[in-house]
Amino acid sequence: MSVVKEVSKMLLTVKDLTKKFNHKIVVNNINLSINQGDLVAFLGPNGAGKSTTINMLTGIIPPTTGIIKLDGLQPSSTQYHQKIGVVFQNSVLDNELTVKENLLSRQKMYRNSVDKLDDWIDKFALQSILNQKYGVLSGGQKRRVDIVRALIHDPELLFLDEPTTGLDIQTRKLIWKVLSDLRKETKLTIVLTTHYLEEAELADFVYVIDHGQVIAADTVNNLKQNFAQDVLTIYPSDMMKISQILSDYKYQIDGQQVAIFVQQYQAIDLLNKLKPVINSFEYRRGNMDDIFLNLTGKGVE
Ligand SMILES: Nc1ncnc2c1ncn2[C@@H]1O[C@H](COP(=O)(O)OP(=O)(O)OP(=O)(O)O)[C@@H](O)[C@H]1O
Repeated sequence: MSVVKEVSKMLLTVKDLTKKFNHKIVVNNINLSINQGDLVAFLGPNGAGKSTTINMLTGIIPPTTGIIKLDGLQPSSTQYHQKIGVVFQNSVLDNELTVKENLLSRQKMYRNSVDKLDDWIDKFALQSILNQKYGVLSGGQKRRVDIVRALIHDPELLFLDEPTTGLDIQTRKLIWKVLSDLRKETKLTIVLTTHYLEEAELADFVYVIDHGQVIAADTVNNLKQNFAQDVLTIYPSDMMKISQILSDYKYQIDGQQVAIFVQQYQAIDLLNKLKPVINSFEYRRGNMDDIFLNLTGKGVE
């Protein structure tokens, strides 16, 4: 029996997107193709142009040039806005209203919205703060309310602009657990900007952005393979014998240590061969930081 692989639908396409502020190019000719159901990360340092890109994709600011299409719709149309939810870096809720009042007033804006509010309140653990004014909440509490606000009309595509910056690890975990459950239950597509490498690692596809340009666009695995190799570092006791054993491997000698670019499982076999001629070793998996460093010569932060 042949297995038919489900082909993902293209949800959002962006062609030659550029934004200039007073002649300064902040987003420079960006192209994006985002499939339905994917989690896509924009990874880049401060000022790379991530928020400006999100602001254009959410229709908050117009592009200088370029085309944005979501299921054939443009950001100027009402239907486009029905299909998206946005969590901004800075909250847009009313500090003087309670959590409940804020969420109910948001819900009223969408006449056709499916009533899942109680479910969201439950999932994001908002029950105990429903009657508190939004303005007095902690950063983590506010963020959970912001996400529920963005989900209230059951969007197809959720934009998260640095959703967990400054939040504690428990809140980050809760948010990602709920969002990942949601992705499994529905075909929710998520586009997120982040500085956190471990968040970018959750993504199906990553756009690495620097100086307003996409400098790499690939899956996490491919990016790692190309720009963040796993490294076995050995400290040899007999350097002469090392080069014979390593004849089939890619390696670099740096003083008394040798860095060998080898994947985890091959490393086990190799270490067995090297055992008699080394004093010690370290093994380090390639990570998103290496990717950024190799692509730009600098770290993400
Ligand atoms: N309204 C504006 N007018 C002029 N310059 C702007 C405006 N908005 C953003 N910029 C500039 O555009 C550049 C990109 O900013 P943007 O906020 O998009 O970057 P970012 O990648 O989201 O950074 P961060 O991670 O710090 O949020 C910065 O140099 C910023 O100063």
